[in-house]
Amino acid sequence: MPQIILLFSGKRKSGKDFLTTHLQKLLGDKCEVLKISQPIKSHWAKEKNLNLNELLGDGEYKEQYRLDMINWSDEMRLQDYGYFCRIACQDATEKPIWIVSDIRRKTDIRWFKEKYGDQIRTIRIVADEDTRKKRGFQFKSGVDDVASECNLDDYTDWDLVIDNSEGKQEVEEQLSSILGLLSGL
Ligand SMILES: Nc1ncnc2c1ncn2[C@@H]1O[C@H](COP(=O)(O)OP(=O)(O)OP(=O)(O)O)[C@@H](O)[C@H]1O
Repeated sequence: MPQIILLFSGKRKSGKDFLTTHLQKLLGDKCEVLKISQPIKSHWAKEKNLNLNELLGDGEYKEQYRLDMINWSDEMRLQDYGYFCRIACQDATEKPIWIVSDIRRKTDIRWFKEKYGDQIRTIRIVADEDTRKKRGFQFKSGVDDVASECNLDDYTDWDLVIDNSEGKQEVEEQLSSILGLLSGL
């Protein structure tokens, strides 16, 4: 059972993978990175004979399949909102800190709260649109205007908001604010 679970959310190309990878390097053996999208991508890779590592990476490959994966996973969530959260946690190893790098829905937060209560900390990564575009964002209808991208836009109860726009915070500063959420550990 982890002592603290950091739930990261942010829009496409806001820097979720970037920051959680840096954090993982800093925390080393004390942490485990979980991705809610992992079981979705595993299923998709098996079903369609695709390269799972490419699907999990931050390259262009996954973008070709994003829409289909969103639609399939939404159908699964309708039947059971915790379905993918549960699998991601089942597959995780015993570490004091879990980093969940891709929270996308209020129901994801709800599931973690119901299961782990006070152990969770929520972090929203934001970046302005120009920055996101420079980092590869291109608006896509059916992807950027649906729940998987927008459901947490009006959520305000974050423990920490990090501005990852170009020219704002240095990564060291961002990481130290995240470490502040781990005090008492
Ligand atoms: N602070 C930063 N400085 C420099 N490059 C950054 C920074 N943040 C993110 N990037 C780069 O921007 C790109 C997009 O970031 P990243 O893949 O982390 O976004 P994401 O939120 O995980 O996106 P997606 O939702 O598409 O998976 C990556 O190439 C990443 O290396």
